[in-house]
Amino acid sequence: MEEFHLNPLILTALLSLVLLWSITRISIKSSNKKKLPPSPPKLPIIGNLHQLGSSLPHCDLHSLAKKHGPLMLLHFGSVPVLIVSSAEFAREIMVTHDTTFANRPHFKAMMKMVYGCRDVSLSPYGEYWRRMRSIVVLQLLCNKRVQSYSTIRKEEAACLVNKIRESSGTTPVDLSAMFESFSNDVIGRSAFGGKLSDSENGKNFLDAMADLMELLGIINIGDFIPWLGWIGRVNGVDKRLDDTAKKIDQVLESVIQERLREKGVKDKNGEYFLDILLDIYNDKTPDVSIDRDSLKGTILDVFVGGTDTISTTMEWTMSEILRHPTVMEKLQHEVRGILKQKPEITDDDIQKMHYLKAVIKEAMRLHPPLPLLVPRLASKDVQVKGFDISAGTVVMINAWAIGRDLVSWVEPEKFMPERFLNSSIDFKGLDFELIPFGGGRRGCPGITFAAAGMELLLADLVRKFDWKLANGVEPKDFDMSESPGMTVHRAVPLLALASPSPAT
Ligand code: HEM
Repeated sequence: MEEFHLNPLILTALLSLVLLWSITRISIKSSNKKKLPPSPPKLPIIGNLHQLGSSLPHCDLHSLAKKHGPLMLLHFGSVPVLIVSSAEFAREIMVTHDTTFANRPHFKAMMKMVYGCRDVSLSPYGEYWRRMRSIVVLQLLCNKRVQSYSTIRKEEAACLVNKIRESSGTTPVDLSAMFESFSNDVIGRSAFGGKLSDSENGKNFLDAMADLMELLGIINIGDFIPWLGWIGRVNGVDKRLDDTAKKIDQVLESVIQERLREKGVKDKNGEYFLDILLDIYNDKTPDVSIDRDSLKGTILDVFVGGTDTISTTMEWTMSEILRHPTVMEKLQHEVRGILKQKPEITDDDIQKMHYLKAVIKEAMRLHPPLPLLVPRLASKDVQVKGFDISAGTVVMINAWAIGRDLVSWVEPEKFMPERFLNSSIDFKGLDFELIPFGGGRRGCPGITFAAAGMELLLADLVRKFDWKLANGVEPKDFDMSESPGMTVHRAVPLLALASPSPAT
């Protein structure tokens, strides 16, 4: 048989081709390989969930970010979760790639509680959300409307001051409980025109709201490891979700039906959130009207978004000034100097209180009520500063860590309202080192409403009373621990001694 001899030239050409093909394959492969953000090592099935062990996830994530950087990719079970811990990366999410990250993930508790996410805060980014958001921004929470509720704020602040007067002197007052009723009553009256604590129905609603806040703070394992979804049925969480959602719906339905009956007779003037929403619900114009679930979801948003957050901010602000007596003195000096003998505080007075505003900003820097804000979701694959992020990644922005970032703040652990006096930094969502209200197109629409109530109440409290920590506790020994949950309250109630100021 004739031997087969390959021409050396042809052999070299063939070998070169094979080599070129391999090199091209390798380079295509490596360009397909994604550049992911740094990740701590994870375990099979649970991913990084075991690293959130302390019950205060914002603290655990802050510690992890110190090791792995301000943009980290974690896995909660099978769900990729991007953790953002610097102002620079928060700006990337909320400005540079705002539309990509304008979606929200839909966890089981949210779907069950908030009418399948037909509200504003959880609805998917798109036309429906845009319509609902414009109702909230333009009709419920615009400046004019917020101003129109000033009597409610003043009356509720006066009511709290009276309660403190009754128990002041030697008996400590429970400011945590008082701030909770203040925010419930201001929101309740703005939403329905009456205090919820005055009726049986209202009290049921407040109880159910407390359950709802607790349930929203529980990590539901089935959201992250779908085949373990049955655990919710066994440990009773699913039943609690169903019962609470039913209770809230019953109250909202009965309030709506009563209002619809009254409206036929009295023709109310559309002053409160519910009346405004009912007018839109009754409007039969296509693309204007909203359905019943959207109406109820939006009312719920106002309560979930506005009650706990306002009372928590007040709790932390008073805690900080009680343990910093020089700040308290400086604040009282400013407020009393501006108000002198005036019987009432006006919006113009508040605008002159620069130190008061600085105190609230400083408290929100160190204690954002929602330390991880409200989660976002990547709608498509995107590159963030060279890192590849896949569609479907949940995004958590650690506002608590950002408020303590040495890159943005000098001596971040210190409570120093003075840092804001000659600074234009505000919490309106444009300065990413201070984002307790989030930012970008899904940023909080309730900032003006919240700030108006908190500023007025704080001014009233430091004007009318001199304050001390209860039970002889020294400022340096004062317990500032946090309790777990979606909104992070004080772990122990804030007790303080108030003595009426001789000047008022
Ligand atoms: C101290 C008080 C408050 C704090 C700290 C706060 C914080 C927040 C945060 C962090 C978000 C998510 C922002 C983002 O994703 O970038 C948010 C959204 C929202 N907040 Fe607030 N909030 C407060 C008061 C209020 C009030 C008083 C209302 C209504 C009366 C309200 C209604 C809403 C709504 C409807 C959204 C959803 C916006 C959307 O997804 O388009 N909030 N809030």
